[in-house]
Amino acid sequence: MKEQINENNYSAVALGFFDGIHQGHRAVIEKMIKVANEKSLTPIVYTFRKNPALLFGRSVEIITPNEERQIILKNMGVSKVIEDDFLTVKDYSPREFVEKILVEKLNAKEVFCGFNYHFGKGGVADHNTLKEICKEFSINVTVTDQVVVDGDTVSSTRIRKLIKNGEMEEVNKLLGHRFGYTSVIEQGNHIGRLMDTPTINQKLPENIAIPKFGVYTSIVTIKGKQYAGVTNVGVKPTVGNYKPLSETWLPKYNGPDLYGEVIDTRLLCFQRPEKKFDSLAELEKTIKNDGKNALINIKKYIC
Ligand SMILES: Cc1cc2nc3c(=O)[nH]c(=O)nc-3n(C[C@H](O)[C@H](O)[C@H](O)COP(=O)(O)O)c2cc1C
Ligand SMILES: Nc1ncnc2c1ncn2[C@@H]1O[C@H](COP(=O)(O)OP(=O)(O)O)[C@@H](O)[C@H]1O
Repeated sequence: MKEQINENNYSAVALGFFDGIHQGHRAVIEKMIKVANEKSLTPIVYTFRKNPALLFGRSVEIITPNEERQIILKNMGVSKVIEDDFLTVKDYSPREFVEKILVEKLNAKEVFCGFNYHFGKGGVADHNTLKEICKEFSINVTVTDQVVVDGDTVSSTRIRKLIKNGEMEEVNKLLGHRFGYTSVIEQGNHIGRLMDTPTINQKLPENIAIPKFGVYTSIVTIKGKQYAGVTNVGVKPTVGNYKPLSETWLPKYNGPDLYGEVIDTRLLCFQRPEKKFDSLAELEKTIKNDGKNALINIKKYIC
């Protein structure tokens, strides 16, 4: 039986992997939502669970884990985010993709993609072919031009490089929202509280693009409340070798322990590289100073 996801209504569909939901992605998706609202169509994003590039032997780190991608898209006004398995469409010809996915599965009337969208087996077809085939099914295709910021096209690849360089202000500018992660607070070695700087330990999401190791001014949301934070992303060489993790001290928090809470950490700007200290006393002094700097920096980001 054919799968039909949107049988009671026609849809407007944005096509792409949309890692990061950066400004370029937003331009495509916002157009889609506007037209969907004007024409009473269901606004749908059709995407994949895993980045198709992975199947072509490239290791691609993630900017936005799927759960966060879902939340951002829903908040933008998308009704359905379809995360298909790329393997199901990988070998479709361009015509099969249009027929099986856009027509039969999604009941599309309006389709939206970016200037560099490719589809069909081996990525043979571009937006011109998409327009031609869709025309036969009375589907209108809108192609969005590249969005340029600071002289270059905004792309997930550019943003991943900036994350690796710790250039968080530029990352957040190109994203149009703040880079970060939501995860549960885990137990560490309990050294933090001995130094009077207890730290929230969070695993980084699997496969995420890991920011340059070092200290960042951050905003942390715990049970709906925001706190100024100072976050070290790295392997804390002073106390031992670990998998990269995120550790945040909240200089203004002195409530109960937060182990087990799921919290959200957003990185705002880079303060200094991570380093190995000769003593815990030196580390403590530096972390306290990092906290002071973070409280000064944060004034730029909150009104
Ligand atoms: C703001 C901040 C800066 C940090 N900078 C470093 C650093 O430069 N080098 C390092 O080895 N560890 C650094 N750390 C990690 C500390 O080593 C770690 O928080 C401490 O060992 C306590 O960890 P635990 O209580 O989770 O075991 C930093 C932590 C924070 C919160
Ligand atoms: N101001 C604060 N900033 C960060 N965590 C705090 C703060 N006050 C209390 N905590 C709590 O202390 C815990 C961290 O203490 P710490 O000694 O660093 O232990 P761990 O090694 O398990 O991270 C955090 O999980 C959190 O629940």
